[in-house]
Amino acid sequence: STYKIVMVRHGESEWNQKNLFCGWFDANLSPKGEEEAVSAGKALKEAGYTFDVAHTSVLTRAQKTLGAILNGIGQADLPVEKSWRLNERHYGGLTGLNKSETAAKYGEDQVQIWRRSFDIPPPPMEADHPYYETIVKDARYANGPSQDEFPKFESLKLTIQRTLPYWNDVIIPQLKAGKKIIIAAHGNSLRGIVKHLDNMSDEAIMGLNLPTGIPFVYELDKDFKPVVSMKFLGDEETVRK
Ligand SMILES: O=C1c2ccccc2C(=O)c2c1cc(NS(=O)(=O)c1ccccc1O)c(O)c2O
Repeated sequence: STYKIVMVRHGESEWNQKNLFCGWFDANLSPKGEEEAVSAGKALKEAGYTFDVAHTSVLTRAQKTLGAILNGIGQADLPVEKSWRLNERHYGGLTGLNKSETAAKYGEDQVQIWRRSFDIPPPPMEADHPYYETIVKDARYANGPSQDEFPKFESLKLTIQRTLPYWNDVIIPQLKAGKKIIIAAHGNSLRGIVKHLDNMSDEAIMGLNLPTGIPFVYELDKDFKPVVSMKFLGDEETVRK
């Protein structure tokens, strides 16, 4: 193939563990998530991968996953580019809620509507939200989005719409320049890239839940069309589950 690119969803976070909507809250990796990141590095080392540049979000859980991987393959000094465009979907006012709190506050029917929808957003994160200040005022957003573009919520559609410009304007030119790239990001931002590459329907991408901490490879032809889609790396046991 003309191009190869590796992508990986960050390991389990402390909020995933507690089944809380995390989104743009900067949760850390859980111990299990740390282990997943280390084994992702081992899998890439086993397969003999090295990179010229890495891309990740501005969120710690993805950055730490990437760090563990780069350490694992002996490339701790690799240049890393960080962007809010690779962030997880912003769950708005649901940020920090668990399953029962969400159902109690909005009702099971509304939860089922949200679960199944591509373009219906969650309620906005208003200024009185417990995590509003922590997130909106965080210095990690100094390079964007601007305060007036700062999302208060995102549907999956909106998430994909702000991730794809990064793929088209940053990743593609680097692939064209012959760079070997790894992207460590989040379930929904990676969904946006995968949906675009494999030209998947809205329903199909909503049915795709990428596993945490298992790297996957896309091999692309000269027109960036996949000749190999989502080839997972790792020992049989890990990949099989
Ligand atoms: O409520 C939502 C939801 C609301 C607004 C936008 C997107 C989603 C969404 O994507 C979603 C939801 C619930 C569940 N399952 S759950 O109802 O068991 C659930 C609720 C709350 C926290 C974690 C849980 O696992 C999912 O698996 C989802 O993918």
